[in-house]
Amino acid sequence: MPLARRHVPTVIARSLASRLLHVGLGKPANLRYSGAEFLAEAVNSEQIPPLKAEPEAVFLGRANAGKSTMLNLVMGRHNLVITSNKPGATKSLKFFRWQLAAPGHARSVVLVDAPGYGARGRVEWGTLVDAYIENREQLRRIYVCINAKTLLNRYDFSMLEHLIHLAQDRDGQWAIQPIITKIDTVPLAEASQNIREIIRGLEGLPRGNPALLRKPFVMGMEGRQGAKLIELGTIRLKPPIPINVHNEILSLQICQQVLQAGNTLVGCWRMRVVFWVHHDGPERKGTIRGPRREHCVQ
Ligand SMILES: Nc1nc2c(ncn2[C@@H]2O[C@H](COP(=O)(O)OP(=O)(O)OP(=O)(O)O)[C@@H](O)[C@H]2O)c(=O)[nH]1
Ligand SMILES: [Mg+2]
Repeated sequence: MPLARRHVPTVIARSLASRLLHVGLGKPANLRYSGAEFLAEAVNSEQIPPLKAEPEAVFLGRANAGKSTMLNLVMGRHNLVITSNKPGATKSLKFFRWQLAAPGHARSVVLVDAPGYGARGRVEWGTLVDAYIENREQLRRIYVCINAKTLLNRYDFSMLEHLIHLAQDRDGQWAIQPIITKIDTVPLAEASQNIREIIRGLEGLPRGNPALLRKPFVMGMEGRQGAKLIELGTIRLKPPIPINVHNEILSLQICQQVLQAGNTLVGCWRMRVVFWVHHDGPERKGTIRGPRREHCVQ
């Protein structure tokens, strides 16, 4: 049976969802997603817009890793961000505002799509992304998308090494979160093996730097129209994968259920983006509980 067809009873998913929305974020989920808009584009470093007001998160990854798709998914839009099956589709930095409203307060973040690196990348794209990361004061999170099928390769590894190196001078300004993408493109029998292999690869990175969050998110999607997260929670992964990864998979499966439940709830994943982006910064140094908070379902 295809991965996407496997379902966990909605009732279980909802009760877990409501638990994580209470426990994970300390608030009932009377939140609503209120919009996403394109703000600006930069093809070179001079064009990077200042946009000082809101915190930012950028999506990096090899060309075709699924960065733009992730952005659409997070913002709840099918085609606000242009995607393509041809590597090298995104050729500039693209800035989007994504808003979340809750009674009493509204939060917004700027999410940034970036051109891909690796064999299909270009030197000028690298220069642009470097200029952005090195000078962006409001940057709070760097998501690094790793294709589940092609695994962590030398380009991913050296990008992560580079980011960890940069993070040393940033005093906790931003954190690096790996995301394993396109898990649905890997045959079921190989999914857990690939996840484990990527995690093993991540373990080879320099240790001792808290900027790297070592527990990757795992995601996949189904259907051209759907662009929704597949339900990995019911897959029997063999051999058993580490519990932390399982938690992530489960939380993504819950996320989809929450999204399906309507506009009164937003997905755990989306909330985490906002939550981290707002609380992950030098201003909160010392009060952050660390990567545990990354995982809504414990
Ligand atoms: N099956 C499947 N396809 C995906 C997934 N994520 C992205 N894709 C497809 O992969 C292709 C590349 O996705 P993009 O989001 O454009 O990738 P990107 O990393 O932004 O690529 P560049 O802009 O070229 O660097 C598109 O055809 C997407 O529909 C996924 O989780 N599962
Ligand atoms: Mg893209």
